[in-house]
Order: sequence, then structure tokens, then C-alpha cells
Amino acid sequence: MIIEPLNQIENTINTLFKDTEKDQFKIMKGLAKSAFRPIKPEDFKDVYLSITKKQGEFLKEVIIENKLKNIIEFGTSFGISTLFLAQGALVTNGKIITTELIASKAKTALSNFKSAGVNSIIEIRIGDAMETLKNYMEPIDLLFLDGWKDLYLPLFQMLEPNFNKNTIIYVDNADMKESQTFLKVISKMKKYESDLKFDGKVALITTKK
Ligand SMILES: C[S@@+](CC[C@H](N)C(=O)[O-])C[C@H]1O[C@@H](n2cnc3c(N)ncnc32)[C@H](O)[C@@H]1O
Repeated sequence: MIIEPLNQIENTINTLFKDTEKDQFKIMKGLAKSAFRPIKPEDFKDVYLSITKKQGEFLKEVIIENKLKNIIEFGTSFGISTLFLAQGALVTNGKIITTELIASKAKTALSNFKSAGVNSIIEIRIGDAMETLKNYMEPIDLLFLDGWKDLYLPLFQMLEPNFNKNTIIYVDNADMKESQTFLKVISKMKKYESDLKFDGKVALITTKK
């Protein structure tokens, strides 16, 4: 029954990945803007900065295998990773809240969710994740961290009351300096353990059983 929607998502994902081929040049332009000041998200307002297809497939499998339903994503960009999350959520009957700072990116992401036919299971919140998720009260089964890395720790701490013993926190760009600082803090907390994937580019944090 869900084969048709899965195909529609797959088609949208493939179209978007084709478009990411222009990212390299746009990243260089973004980096040039930030040569004499700290990088800002706006410097990359036209850039996908997406996870890879393999990572997306893995993310989908994690959701399905662990029957994860309540999914929160930090860092939507144009929605490639959200569409992989949606592939998993369609199987588990789950839903996604995703949040993006830059309104133009969020607008395009919403249009991509509509093209993929999954906008009914995705809520997109526009603004700083620390604000858009501040009053979030429901349980979280999967927290996908892929926004600016300096917010990984404050966001984790803000949302931690919503975790349960089976919550998975998926940390993208785990090998970046600020993510490492975050992971070091987590490693000192007895409650959690983390497992590195994709040559250390991804970390999965879970509660010790
Ligand atoms: C690496 S990209 C996300 C890529 C996306 N997850 C994917 O794989 O397709 C990071 C995104 O986080 C957004 N971002 C940065 N700081 C943010 C914040 N404070 N709140 C919400 N989004 C933020 C950026 O604008 C950017 O689009």
C-alpha cells in the first residue's frame, strides 16, 4: 500500500540530489563571504549541505528497525534528509517536526515535501531551533541533529526531558570540532553511550541498557 508514496519520495530525492551537484561552487562562494568574520547560516542560503544518499538510507533503516514514530530534525535546509526521515515514518506511522532558520530554505523545503506527497506527516517550523522547539512537550523517539553544531549541546539539553529509554540521537558531522566538543560532554554522562558510523562522520547516541 505504501509502495506508491515511497516511489514518489524516491523521485523527489533523486531530483534534489541532482541539484546538489551545484553545491560545491556555492559552498566556495559562501566560504569566501565568511573569510573575515564567522560563518553565518545566510552565507549558505542557496546550498543544500545535505547528508549523503547512503546516510539517508541508513537513517530510514534506523527508523524502521527501531519503530521510531516521533521524529525531530534540527536543520531542514531544502529537505533532503527530511524526505529520508519521511520514508521511515511512512512505515512506522510516525510524524516529523523539522526546523530551519532561513525562511526561503524552509519555503522550498515545504514545496519539496508537497512534490514528494509527504507534507501531511511533516511540520516545518521556521526560525531558530532553540525558539521553535522551546515549548515542545511530546516524547521524542529520534532527534536528528544537522544544524549549526554549536547548538547541538543546548538543544540536546533543552529536549532531554522528552527523551525515553529508547530515544536515538543521530548526530551528523560528528567529526567536526564543535560536534566533538558536544560528544565529549555526552561521553562524560553515565547515562548515554555513542556509536560512530560512516568513518566517524555520524554518531548515534542511545541510553545505556
Ligand atoms: C547541514 S544543513 C542541513 C541539511 C539537511 N539536514 C539535509 O541533509 O538535507 C544545516 C541547516 O541548518 C540551518 N540552521 C542553522 N542554524 C539553525 C538554527 N539555529 N535553527 C534552525 N536551523 C538552523 C541552516 O540554515 C542549514 O540550512
